[in-house]
Amino acid sequence: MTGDGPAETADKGAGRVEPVEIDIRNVSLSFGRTEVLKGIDLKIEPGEFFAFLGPSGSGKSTLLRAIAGFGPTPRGQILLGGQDVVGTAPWKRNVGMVFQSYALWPHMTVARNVAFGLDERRVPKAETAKRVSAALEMVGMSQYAERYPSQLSGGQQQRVALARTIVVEPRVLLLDEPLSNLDANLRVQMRQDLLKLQRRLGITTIFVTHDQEEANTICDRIAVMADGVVQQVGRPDEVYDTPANAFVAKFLGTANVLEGVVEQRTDGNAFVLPSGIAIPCAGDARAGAGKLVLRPQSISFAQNGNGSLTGTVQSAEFLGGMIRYAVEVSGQTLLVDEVHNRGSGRRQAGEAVSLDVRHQEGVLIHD
Ligand SMILES: Nc1ncnc2c1ncn2[C@@H]1O[C@H](COP(=O)(O)OP(=O)(O)OP(=O)(O)O)[C@@H](O)[C@H]1O
Repeated sequence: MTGDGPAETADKGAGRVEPVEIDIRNVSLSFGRTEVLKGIDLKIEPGEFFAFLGPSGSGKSTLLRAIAGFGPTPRGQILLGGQDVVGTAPWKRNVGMVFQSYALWPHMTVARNVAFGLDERRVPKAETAKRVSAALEMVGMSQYAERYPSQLSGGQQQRVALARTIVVEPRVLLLDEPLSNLDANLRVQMRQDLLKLQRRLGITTIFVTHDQEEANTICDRIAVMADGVVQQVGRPDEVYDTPANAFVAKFLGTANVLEGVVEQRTDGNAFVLPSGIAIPCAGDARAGAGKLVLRPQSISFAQNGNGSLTGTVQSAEFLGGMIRYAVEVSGQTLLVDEVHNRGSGRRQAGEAVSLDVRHQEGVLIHD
């Protein structure tokens, strides 16, 4: 750990701001002829820690930058606290943005870097000193105030970048992959520190990431994006448990997406695989072609060979606490997780197996 983490003590200036709502209405944006944001509608609640989650090129950064006022002017409306900021210059929006690259001034000390925005706003010296010291305390960097950026680790530099952003008390905090330059252990530590800081400031925050674990662990809600379109919005567990489509199911964790047909039967609905094997399915499923999403942990090996599916082990992957098997079931490959116990043997490729499906955990989708 390279810093002391955000302080838990009383505020001395870089305090809570009145949280505002971010309301994105039908926002579209093109680079030349390529439309990279396609009619985005999103409402982010005051004080919420929200993530834009999606693969590279899905439009996350472009949307974040549009909120900050960078890049081409989008079509649609972006309301911050009820006020449409589209067309307003970035420096008049009062939003704070932290980038993947910390972009600190190399010739200035940490304290001068943090004071920079206040100097620009001609804040009196005594107040600047008080606010800089409060901001550095919040990110656990007080003792590094007189160092230069080159004398700090990546994690420490990122804390300074955060202090520099929050010191001007922005209305919203926009974080563009702020942890991606840090090593794995530090990322895990920093995300908890970031969460504490966000809660303490109470500031509406958007966090852009392609890392689902990062979004799931710290954000209240996530918007999963692909191809410039919001695919689904919800709490991380909600989106994981009830993905709206196959893309979301596969992007959040590992998923089996089976092709088949939903049939309405007298004893309830069934999802029928091409082989004719039927898996009961919950809910008011629409009849016709569909897909069934099953997580690998919703399938298990039947002990006495009388499970609802039979198949053949293709391969096994050791994941530490789990072994993930690929099992061929009537022409489709199913991933099945089994808890790994020390000393327990491993199923071999070619072995015939019988599977139980916790079908109530399956989710039917029609895309
Ligand atoms: N200045 C630009 N000029 C032209 N195309 C651009 C520009 N900036 C981004 N794009 C394109 O817009 C699309 C969305 O890019 P964006 O950076 O928003 O994606 P992202 O989801 O944030 O991806 P990443 O995680 O890689 O940053 C991509 O296809 C990208 O190539």
